[in-house]
Amino acid sequence: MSKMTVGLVGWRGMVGSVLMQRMQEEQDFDRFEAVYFTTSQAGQAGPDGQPLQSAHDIETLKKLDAVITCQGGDYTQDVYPKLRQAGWQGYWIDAASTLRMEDDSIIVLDPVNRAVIDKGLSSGVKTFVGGNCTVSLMLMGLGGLFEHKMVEWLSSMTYQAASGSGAKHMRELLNQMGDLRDSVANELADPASAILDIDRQVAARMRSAEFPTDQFGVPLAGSLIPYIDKQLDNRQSKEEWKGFVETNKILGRGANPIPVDGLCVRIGSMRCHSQAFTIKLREDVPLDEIEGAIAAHNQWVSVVPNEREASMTELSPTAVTGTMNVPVGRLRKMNMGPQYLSAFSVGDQLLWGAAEPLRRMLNVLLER
Ligand SMILES: NC(=O)C1=CN([C@@H]2O[C@H](COP(=O)(O)OP(=O)(O)OC[C@H]3O[C@@H](n4cnc5c(N)ncnc54)[C@H](OP(=O)(O)O)[C@@H]3O)[C@@H](O)[C@H]2O)C=CC1
Ligand SMILES: N[C@@H](CC(=O)OP(=O)(O)O)C(=O)O
Repeated sequence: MSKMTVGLVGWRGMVGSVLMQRMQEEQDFDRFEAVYFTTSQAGQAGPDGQPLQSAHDIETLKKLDAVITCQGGDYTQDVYPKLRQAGWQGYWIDAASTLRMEDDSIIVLDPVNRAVIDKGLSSGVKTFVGGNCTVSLMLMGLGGLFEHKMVEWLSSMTYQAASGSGAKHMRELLNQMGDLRDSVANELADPASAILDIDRQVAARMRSAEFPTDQFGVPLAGSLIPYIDKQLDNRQSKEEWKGFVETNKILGRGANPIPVDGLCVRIGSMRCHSQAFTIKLREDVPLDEIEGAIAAHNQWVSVVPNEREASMTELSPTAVTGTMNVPVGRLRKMNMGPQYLSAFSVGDQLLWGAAEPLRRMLNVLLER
């Protein structure tokens, strides 16, 4: 059987680079013919030495069996309708949110919703979109609770990394950190200096017009940003809105959605999103059963004992960054009653939060 021809768009961006790295690690490139595209460097040599194709050239795109794009929502909005209108019947796999809530698309997270994906493929669905990073990471961590129908409702309070805003934002976070340190370097070097003087100078620096905030608009280092993405009419942020609609679409809940809500907050971590959950269980399930269900759901999730030392060392962005692991900890019944469960999870938002579900979706197609 001839190999599928797959167009790669957005492969040199931040998400695209993580995708490329994972595809190389898993030898995915042996299984299909890759064609590399660009929106800005057509004709230059691509990673395979061949000239890069224009990502806006519909005639070239039309020859592909599948497109996998990490180029962003503007690109999808521009090219996807033109390609479909031109009669293209291939598979479109996308990191951008643009098509996620369309009726003819599926949000892909196969360890959680492989059955939804398979049903969609059988019925002719051709558009597959990676979920919002916070949602995908929540479901990778707590998939076992949903699988066992334990969840009545869930509230997630997030601690989201700078990478969710993009590469320039990660740089700005580091520049802000360095700027603050530099602003009190002399005082820090002097053990006799007064900490409240240092604190006053740091606060003044953060509030000054010279502090680098071009990307975030406000300081993140030494602070936080309690709002992510656009403001909606109901006063939810768009990131918070995604929590409910995307979770239920991934789970295929249709007319019977599980309430999911919370506040999304940006903090100064690099590429790991963390989330603190309050979960109302449908029944008073014993904690060991809950832990068993979480741990058995997939090979990447693990339960961290709800102990100080283990939580500090195993349940942090520092421990998880750059790995596929999704640890879940701080599991305990809350004072509100035995049906109320707390949990905390951490995950790399560029891996399970962005690139990995796309890579795996391509493999689902390649295995058919
Ligand atoms: N950041 C995230 O956490 C997530 C992002 N996404 C989606 O993925 C999209 C892409 O995000 P992200 O990867 O962060 O975007 P990037 O800004 O890193 O890359 C996007 C594109 O910018 C172009 N580009 C221009 N200059 C450079 C350069 N110096 N180095 C690399 N690329 C360059 C490349 O296109 P070209 O080669 O054509 O010039 C590249 O594909 C987002 O818009 C979003 O829709 C989804 C989930 C999470
Ligand atoms: N909004 C996410 C990143 C992201 O790209 O999300 P989405 O794929 O839903 O647009 C964050 O800021 O952390």
